[in-house]
Order: sequence, then C-alpha cells, then structure tokens
Amino acid sequence: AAPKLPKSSHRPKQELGQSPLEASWRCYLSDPNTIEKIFRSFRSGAASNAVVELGPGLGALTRLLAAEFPTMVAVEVDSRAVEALARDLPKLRVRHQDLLQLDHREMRQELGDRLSVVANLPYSITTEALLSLVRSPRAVRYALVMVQKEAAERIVAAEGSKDYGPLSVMLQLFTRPRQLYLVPATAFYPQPKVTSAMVELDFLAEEEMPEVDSAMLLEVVKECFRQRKRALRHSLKAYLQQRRLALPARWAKLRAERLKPGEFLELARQLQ
Ligand SMILES: C[S@@+](CC[C@H](N)C(=O)[O-])C[C@H]1O[C@@H](n2cnc3c(N)ncnc32)[C@H](O)[C@@H]1O
Repeated sequence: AAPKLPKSSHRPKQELGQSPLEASWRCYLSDPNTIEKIFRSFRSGAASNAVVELGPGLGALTRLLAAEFPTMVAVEVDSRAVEALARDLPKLRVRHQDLLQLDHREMRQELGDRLSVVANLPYSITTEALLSLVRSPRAVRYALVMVQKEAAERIVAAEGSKDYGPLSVMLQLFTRPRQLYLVPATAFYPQPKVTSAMVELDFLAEEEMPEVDSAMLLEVVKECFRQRKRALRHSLKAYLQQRRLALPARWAKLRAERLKPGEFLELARQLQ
C-alpha cells in the first residue's frame, strides 16, 4: 500500500512540475524503517554535535535527529514546511532560507565545531548543493546525503569512467565519498520516479585538506570537462586567453576524463 502522510501534514505541492526531477522537490520520506535506517547511519557517521539538516520538509528524519542532537539547526526554504516544523517541533532551530545561500563558515562559528550535515534534497539542486559544501571545506566534517542513484555514481566515479566529472573531482579532493545503500521510490510519499542512494562524505581532517582557492579550482575543472575528451590545450584555450595565462607544457596533451583529482589540484595550483 502507498505510504500515507500523517493527518496534520499538508499535501506536498504537486503543481511545481511534472518532470521526475522537479517532482522530487517534495517527495517526503514516509517509510519508518528507511527513516530509522538513515538516522542510524547518520548517528554512527556524524563527527560532531554541530548538526545541520538541509531541507527537513515535514520533519520525518528531523524528529529523530532533534531528540539526539537538540542543538541542531534545520534549513528549509518552503514556508509551509517551516510552519509545520514550528508546530510539531517547537524547540527546533529552523532557518527559513535557501540552503544554496548558506554560509557554512558562519554556521560553523555559530555551532562551535565543523559541521555534520544531513540532507535529502530535491534532485534538481543536488550538484549545486554538494559543490557548495566543498566551497569552504574546512567548515564541514561529515555529510550524509540522499541523492539520485545516478548522482551517487558520478560522485564516486574514477577517472576514465563515463560518469567521471566535476562533481567526482571536487568531492574526491576534499572528502572520502562512499555510497552506502539504495533507497527505493516506495520509501517516499509521493513516490519519485527515480531510485535514490545514500552517500556519505567524510571530509578530510584540517591538516590533510589541500591548500587551494576552491572557487578557482572548480572553475578550472568545469572548463576542462566542457570538452572532456579533448586535449587540455584546446579545452582550456578560452579560459587561459581571457586571463593571459600559459599552460605549462606537461598538461597540453592530457585530457580531462583521464586526469586524477590530484592532478586537477596540481594544474589549478600552477595556474593560480
Ligand atoms: C525531497 S524533500 C525531502 C524532505 C525531508 N528531508 C524528507 O526526507 O522527508 C526536499 C526538501 O528540501 C526543501 N528544499 C528544496 N530546495 C531548497 C533550498 N534551496 N533550500 C532549502 N530547502 C530546500 C524542500 O522544501 C523539501 O522540504
């Protein structure tokens, strides 16, 4: 039988879009076993009490998290969900804002430690949301994220594979990503049209964290992957010309899809 929402909940908005991606915006977790399983994964992985939940929705997972981590902060953009949370979990600290605008460094300061983040986000913003976590990688220590299965494959992909791209490079440079388990569509209400996966991001210790301007690194990596099969002297041509930079000879003939994450780091440092 299709899982039901608790009586007091509003029906998730359907009018937002029909595509599988947009429809995932308000697919709420409703299977108690799955909710418990995700909670246990987070509890055993979380590396600090500075807990932040991104996109709590109606609080399926939040209820369990708040009991264990009473100082946690939830960040939610949907005002109806924020109202529901204020009613059902009055002690919860909720920030009514767009998580893509979140300043993780400020949040780290506020909570007093590197953050442990948990998120089941709309799949349309997965890439942006994950890249925002590594914008200030020292602010975060651990993240457990629910993503579409295909995104999980991109996160853990190795060089040479068709799934390898900017998300793989950026996350593998600053974290140790691991795919934990799949979550079937039947665990949600309404059911999304895709299969989901839980991915754990274990951020490197501060002393292991690469020293680099991560915004500049991301720009270089994206530029390289725009033509993933072409030699870097071609794919980086416009980027280098605009900045009056020269590409050191050793990179000229290499191709993005074959470069290891550490090599992108070295390339960005040389251009920096
Ligand atoms: C797929 S639902 C999951 C809700 C809840 N975590 C659960 O598992 O039942 C995604 C949630 O993220 C929220 N959300 C979407 N975009 C957001 C954004 N840019 N900033 C903050 N929250 C967002 C949605 O309002 C929704 O509550």
